[in-house]
Amino acid sequence: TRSTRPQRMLKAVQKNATKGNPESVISAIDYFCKNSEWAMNVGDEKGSILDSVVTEVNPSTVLELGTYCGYSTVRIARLLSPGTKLITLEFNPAYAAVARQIIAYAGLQDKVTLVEGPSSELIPQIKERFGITTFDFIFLDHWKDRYLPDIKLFEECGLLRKGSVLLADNVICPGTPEYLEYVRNSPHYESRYYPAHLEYTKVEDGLEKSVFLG
Ligand SMILES: O=C(NC/C=C/[C@H]1O[C@@H](Sc2ccncc2)[C@H](O)[C@@H]1O)c1cc([N+](=O)[O-])cc(O)c1O
Ligand SMILES: [Mg+2]
Repeated sequence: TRSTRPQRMLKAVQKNATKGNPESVISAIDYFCKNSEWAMNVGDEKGSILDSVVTEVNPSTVLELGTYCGYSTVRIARLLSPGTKLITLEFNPAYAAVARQIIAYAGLQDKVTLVEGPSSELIPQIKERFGITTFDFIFLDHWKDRYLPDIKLFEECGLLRKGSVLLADNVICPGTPEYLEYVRNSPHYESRYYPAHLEYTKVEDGLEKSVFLG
């Protein structure tokens, strides 16, 4: 049967990237998406903004919602201080299987814990399963209608502290209007929009950075 797009993306990484070199894995995926098949990775333009926010926060505890093929997982993990790990949640087992191989190809498997399942179920389990008290940095890139319920879940589960940074992809395209309205109007967040474009296109999109104020 025909391969899937994630499987073809993995093949492109294995063919064009250097094992253990995260930069080459990122470049190989971006090249594949620009020249072969578009895919919903955060991409190079928004990825550079992600890099700058991660570098600025220099987090000790990191959560990613929506692993997909692991592109942003690799972008984030390559910037983490030694000994720091990130947890990434993925619902689709086929995507998770490809992501594990791409993360391993980049040599970052020891910095990543990929957990399969829906964020709605996994978020309440995090404290107990992973010994985390609060997250310094959270990247939201999963189902767009889950951004708002999941940020409320973070609050309810006590997973945020004064200064926790949430960075959300696709706040314009496909769009997360309810989430944007919430973080921009809540007295508990200081929010800022980073304009960019939808990965590998000229369509407007951007990232919303929201700092929890307690
Ligand atoms: O739909 C998009 N992203 C949804 C991503 C969803 C990812 O997260 C889990 S769902 C999940 C994971 C964890 N917990 C609950 C659910 C899916 O299996 C997928 O791996 C999207 C779409 C476009 N686009 O242009 O159409 C552009 C983008 O940048 C996007 O991110
Ligand atoms: Mg996205």
